[in-house]
Amino acid sequence: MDKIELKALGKINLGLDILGRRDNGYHDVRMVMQTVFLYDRVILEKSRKPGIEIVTNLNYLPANENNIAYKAAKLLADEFRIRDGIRITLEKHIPVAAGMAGGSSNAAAVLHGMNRMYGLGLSEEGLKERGVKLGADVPYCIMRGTVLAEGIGEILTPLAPMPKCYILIAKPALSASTRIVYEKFDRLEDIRHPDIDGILAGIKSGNLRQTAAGMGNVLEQVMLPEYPVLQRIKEAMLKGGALNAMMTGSGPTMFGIFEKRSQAKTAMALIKKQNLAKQIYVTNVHRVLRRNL
Ligand SMILES: C[C@](O)(CO)[C@H](O)COP(=O)(O)OP(=O)(O)OC[C@H]1O[C@@H](n2ccc(N)nc2=O)[C@H](O)[C@@H]1O
Ligand SMILES: Nc1ncnc2c1ncn2[C@@H]1O[C@H](COP(=O)(O)OP(=O)(O)OP(=O)(O)O)[C@@H](O)[C@H]1O
Repeated sequence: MDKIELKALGKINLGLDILGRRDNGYHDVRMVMQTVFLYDRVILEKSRKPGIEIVTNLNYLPANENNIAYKAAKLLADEFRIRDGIRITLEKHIPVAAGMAGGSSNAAAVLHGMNRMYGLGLSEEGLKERGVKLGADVPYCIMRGTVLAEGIGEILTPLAPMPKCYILIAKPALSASTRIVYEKFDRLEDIRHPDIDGILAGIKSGNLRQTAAGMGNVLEQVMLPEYPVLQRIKEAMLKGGALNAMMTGSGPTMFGIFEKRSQAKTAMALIKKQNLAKQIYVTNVHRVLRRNL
């Protein structure tokens, strides 16, 4: 096999709670993660040109060793002494620096793809062990679906698939550094913690309304007071009929959960009318049906 094409799916956090801070600056988290059908296309191909080459449609992304897709390929090429030239094409659609794990999902796709293209025989566990060296969200992006993530995000428990629904994704014209958002969180007082167990109960019973009612992200307490546009997007989503609306990850992307596509479209029109978002999409959850849960 000389060429392989993969879909690198983005994620939303249905829940994000922070339990504590480690000495190395990383935080212990408790998160409910969900992949959505908004994805980057990742193409891996063997090339005559030596080394790892990155080609991307976004001129502001690094096309060198700083790209996380490059780092993923290098990690496996070094370990398995792969000497071929490799070209990685990233057709980006997931908003960048947005809390949707765009980079992490690209890295996960490269690990999966190299494993297949070179017959490395790595198990999902083996891929995750390598993935966490690249970023805390990478093991989850390897696993995908509806998952409880603990530790720094790498201790993963698969959950029943989230009930079918429509997701409206809206990213305003600002970007957030994950590291800085976590640092600002450390300086907050009087933190209100979300009800992660409520989300888990909703997912277990296949109840969309209960799942949505439990949604909460502790990092909103950093971002919402700083950027009023986020609260305005949330209000527009709720007005359009969202069961709930929230920021994903470290932001600034907001998402809403809807029972009907028409409601998601109504909310999208409200957000567009007020010019609140730079990127906006209606999508679905990506359901991974796992046996024996
Ligand atoms: C915000 C989330 O996207 C929620 O899913 C993740 O927690 C972030 O995952 P990520 O972007 O893959 O994170 P990394 O690339 O490993 O780390 C970026 C920065 O985020 C902070 N970070 C990340 C994960 C974590 N559990 N605690 C942290 O404090 C650290 O300051 C780190 O330097
Ligand atoms: N393949 C890539 N795709 C997107 N960003 C990349 C990539 N490689 C490196 N980066 C850099 O990483 C930074 C974070 O991008 P990314 O889109 O992964 O953030 P994110 O959605 O906040 O991720 P997370 O939810 O995991 O925190 C960007 O500033 C970007 O320059």
